[in-house]
Amino acid sequence: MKTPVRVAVTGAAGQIGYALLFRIASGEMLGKDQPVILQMLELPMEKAQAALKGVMMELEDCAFPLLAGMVGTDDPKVAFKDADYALLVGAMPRGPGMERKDLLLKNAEIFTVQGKALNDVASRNVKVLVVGNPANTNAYIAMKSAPSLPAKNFTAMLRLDHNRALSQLASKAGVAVADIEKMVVWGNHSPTMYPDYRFATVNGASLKDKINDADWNANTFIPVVGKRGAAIIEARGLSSAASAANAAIDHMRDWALGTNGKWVTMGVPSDGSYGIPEGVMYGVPVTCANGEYTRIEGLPVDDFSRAAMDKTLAELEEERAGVAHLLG
Ligand SMILES: NC(=O)C1=CN([C@@H]2O[C@H](COP(=O)(O)OP(=O)(O)OC[C@H]3O[C@@H](n4cnc5c(N)ncnc54)[C@H](O)[C@@H]3O)[C@@H](O)[C@H]2O)C=CC1
Ligand SMILES: O=C([O-])CC(=O)C(=O)O
Repeated sequence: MKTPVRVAVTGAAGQIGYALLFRIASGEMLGKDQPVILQMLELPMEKAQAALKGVMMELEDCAFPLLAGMVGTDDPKVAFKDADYALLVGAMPRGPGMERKDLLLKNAEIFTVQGKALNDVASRNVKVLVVGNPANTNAYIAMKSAPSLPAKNFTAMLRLDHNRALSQLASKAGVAVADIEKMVVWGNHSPTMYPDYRFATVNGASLKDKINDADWNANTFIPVVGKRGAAIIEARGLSSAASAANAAIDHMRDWALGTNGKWVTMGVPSDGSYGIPEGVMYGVPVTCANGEYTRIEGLPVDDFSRAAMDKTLAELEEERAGVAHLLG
């Protein structure tokens, strides 16, 4: 049996937490031979702590063989202590009358505190995934608040967008999702993201050639993927939770266990390639092996793509400017 690893999850009593924790404890994220200790963070409010207690009771009742321990807390330094993996799901949701800017500032406070706590107490190899919105900028804030951890350890979740794009493409082209390779989503997890299937293949043949419909790409595919989150809220009255949890599992599993050469999308601090300034937390194609991600470099960028990639970059730069004064 392997030594247990510590997995911190924030917002553990929320919707995504409820769809996520049981799958982590059953081995779907890190493998069926990897015991885990769950370290769950919730707000100090009585209601949140009571709900967390209930979730922990249910985890107990599953008698998961891989669940080697549990901690429930309202203290980030307890939740992140020696954490090998940290899934930052908890965030302030947008309330009535709240502007995007207000949301950004409220969350900046949360992710500054959590970034500092990770910096102080987490494993030096901790792999951090930020799910809570605005995910890219929250990940950027956490990274900047944790100067003694490597910047590459901080990532933002674009995987739900990646998976949404795969399903839309599979349905349009009449192919199996599993047969599509080399799909990319560039930029911010927001409606400005740019899902890009120029390089995608199905059983080795070009998917773009097979679909051959530039109008569908620009006027259906890109907006449908970009606005899918809003469409789910409209339909369910609540934002995506099971699919978001599923994407978080995919992201962490691939990062930890590798992709066997398959491209996946991760929001990672830019290395300056593709004209994206260094440090910006931007969705790019990567492969993963041996617990590390490697960018796919050198892809051609045509005029349409340049404009789309710059648009989502401009939004990220605006978000970054909006929180710069908090980061010292
Ligand atoms: N990146 C992505 O693709 C996606 C991101 N999201 C985002 O994920 C976040 C969570 O979504 P849900 O679980 O549906 O929300 P939720 O409101 O059901 O749960 C969030 C939980 O986080 C807790 N929380 C809030 N601030 C916290 C803090 N500072 N420390 C610890 N816990 C805290 C709350 O008490 C609540 O239980 C939201 O920001 C949502 O917009 C949702 C879907 C996809
Ligand atoms: O749109 C939202 O608020 C939730 C989200 O991030 C998504 O479903 O992509």
